[in-house]
Amino acid sequence: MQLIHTLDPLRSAVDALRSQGPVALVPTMGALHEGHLTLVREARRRAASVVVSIFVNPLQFGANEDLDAYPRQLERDCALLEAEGVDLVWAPSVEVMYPARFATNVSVSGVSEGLDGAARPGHFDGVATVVSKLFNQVRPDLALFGEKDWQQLAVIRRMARDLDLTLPRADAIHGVSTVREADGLAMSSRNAYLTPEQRAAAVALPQAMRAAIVEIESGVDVGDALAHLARTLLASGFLSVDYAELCDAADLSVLMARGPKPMRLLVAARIGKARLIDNMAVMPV
Ligand SMILES: Nc1ncnc2c1ncn2[C@@H]1O[C@H](COP(=O)(O)OP(=O)(O)OP(=O)(O)O)[C@@H](O)[C@H]1O
Ligand SMILES: CC(C)(CO)[C@@H](O)C(=O)[O-]
Ligand code: BAL
Repeated sequence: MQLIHTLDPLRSAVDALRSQGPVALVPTMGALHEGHLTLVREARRRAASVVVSIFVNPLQFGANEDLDAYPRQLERDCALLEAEGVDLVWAPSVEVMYPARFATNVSVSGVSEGLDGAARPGHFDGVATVVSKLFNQVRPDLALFGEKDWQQLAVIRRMARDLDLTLPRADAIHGVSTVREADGLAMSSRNAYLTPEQRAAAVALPQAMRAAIVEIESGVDVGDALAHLARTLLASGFLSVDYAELCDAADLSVLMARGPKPMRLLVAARIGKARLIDNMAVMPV
């Protein structure tokens, strides 16, 4: 496995991989867990070579967010990726990704505006900018992202279509189902911020979401079900609920009632030092 930090060696190494068949890219911010490794395994099934990027992207963190605290453990991450048969790890520095006088911003309107877009102003511009750079740097045949970040996946799909990013395959932007801990909590690098007590309390998030989905699917008023969900989280040790919304699964517009199209329940809530997000499918009427 090659570990590469600068652009020219990256381009030669990826050209060599490309000559052996399709190349898959798995973009990450490191601090890898089973969720990331599941993306890597899926990438190996779908392509001849796998490139994993590890870059904690300052552009997608707000001024008061956890950029400095975000876990960085490149050596451990590389050992995990080597064991998974990854071909190349692309780990640029901030200076390589954003050289002096960098001045371009990729902004996707509509799908990026509500939910995390509203709670984290500028976040999805940062994600869209770095992901478009990663696509241009690696020029993969396909790229894999987790459904845990459902809105991010929708933003990246929109961006790839709108900018004619030349990812050649039909499955070019491939979403992978959320990988969960045994008790149902979605795996996330930020779970590491939780104390054992907070970690135990955090299971209320997927549990309360499932309960809300049962209510919505059995005809309870959506507003009432979401208010019940928020009250349950606050009573279980969560400090605040940034949002809890029933949305159209594709364009993420907020829904007041269950409808005939695929829907998603999306929640972001704070516990201890962590802000956790999760989303689940809701059966159409
Ligand atoms: N539990 C999970 N299941 C499936 N995919 C996941 C999971 N967690 C993260 N991913 C995906 O891995 C990729 C890299 O995510 P990232 O490095 O931000 O990890 P993370 O655990 O989501 O971290 P964070 O705590 O910042 O949310 C993204 O496409 C993300 O959706
Ligand atoms: C896609 C991504 C790697 C861009 O920095 C990040 O948002 C993430 O890890 O989900
Ligand atoms: N997994 C999404 C990256 C972020 O929260 O910044």
